[in-house]
Amino acid sequence: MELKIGLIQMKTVDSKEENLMKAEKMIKEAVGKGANFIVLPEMFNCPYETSNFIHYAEEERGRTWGFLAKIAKENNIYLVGGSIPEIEGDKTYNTSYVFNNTGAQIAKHRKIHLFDIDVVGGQKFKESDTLTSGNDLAIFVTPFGKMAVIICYDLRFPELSRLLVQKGVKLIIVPASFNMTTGPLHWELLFRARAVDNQVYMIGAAGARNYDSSYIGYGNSLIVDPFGKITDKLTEREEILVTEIDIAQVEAIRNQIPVLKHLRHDLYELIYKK
Ligand SMILES: NC(=O)CCC(=O)C(=O)O
Repeated sequence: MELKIGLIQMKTVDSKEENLMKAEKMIKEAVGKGANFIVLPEMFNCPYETSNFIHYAEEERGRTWGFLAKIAKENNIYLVGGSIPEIEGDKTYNTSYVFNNTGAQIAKHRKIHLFDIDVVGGQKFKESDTLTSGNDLAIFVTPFGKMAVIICYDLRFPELSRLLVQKGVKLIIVPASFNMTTGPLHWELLFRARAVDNQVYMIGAAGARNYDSSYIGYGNSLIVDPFGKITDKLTEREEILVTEIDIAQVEAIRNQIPVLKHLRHDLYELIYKK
């Protein structure tokens, strides 16, 4: 089966129901263009603001989870549900759920690295004010190949992507929301670096830029191939991207430049401690 990815670069507003309706409309548009694997952005049902997370948070199998499962089944698609605030007990997480085309959940990622930054004269944000970090890898198998999800700031940690690749992942999906301080300088650089380091496809699904929001997202959803080339990219506006991906390119590039075989495990090692 061919992998036809659809990225949904949507604008998030201060109404969960409106966000779900918008997501559904844009997903249907992507399905109409042949997408069979769709990715939503980080915090797609909730404006990206620390004080919102607790109010929008849901337990697993809640309103948004059910909505995503139903859409995946009805449209016969694989669906990476961006991320949403998830509550369990007294803790809230930034969580991505992944569904297969029967609507069954096949993976779940709780953002491992919380986005706490304070750039002089630029972006400040402190997810840890209201969120707790996750501790697990989210690897899943599809008819298209082995994939994984990480969330936004997780992209900055090369060890995490390398760990996923050591476990056989060929495509890393990143629901994200970079900002106007770091986005212009780091967004493409980080995606291309992870792709080249690991010879994997890197998929970034961002929210559309919203100048009315307290956190102004960078947009620019993109696809980077295992050679490090940006093959597809959106602007900052609300739009979708649908494109075919040839996952066999991963092996082709690895055979031509076999860096992963040239690792000196006798000198250094990356260890997963779980
Ligand atoms: N939502 C996030 O994790 C933002 C990450 C980001 O903008 C960065 O520069 O890193």
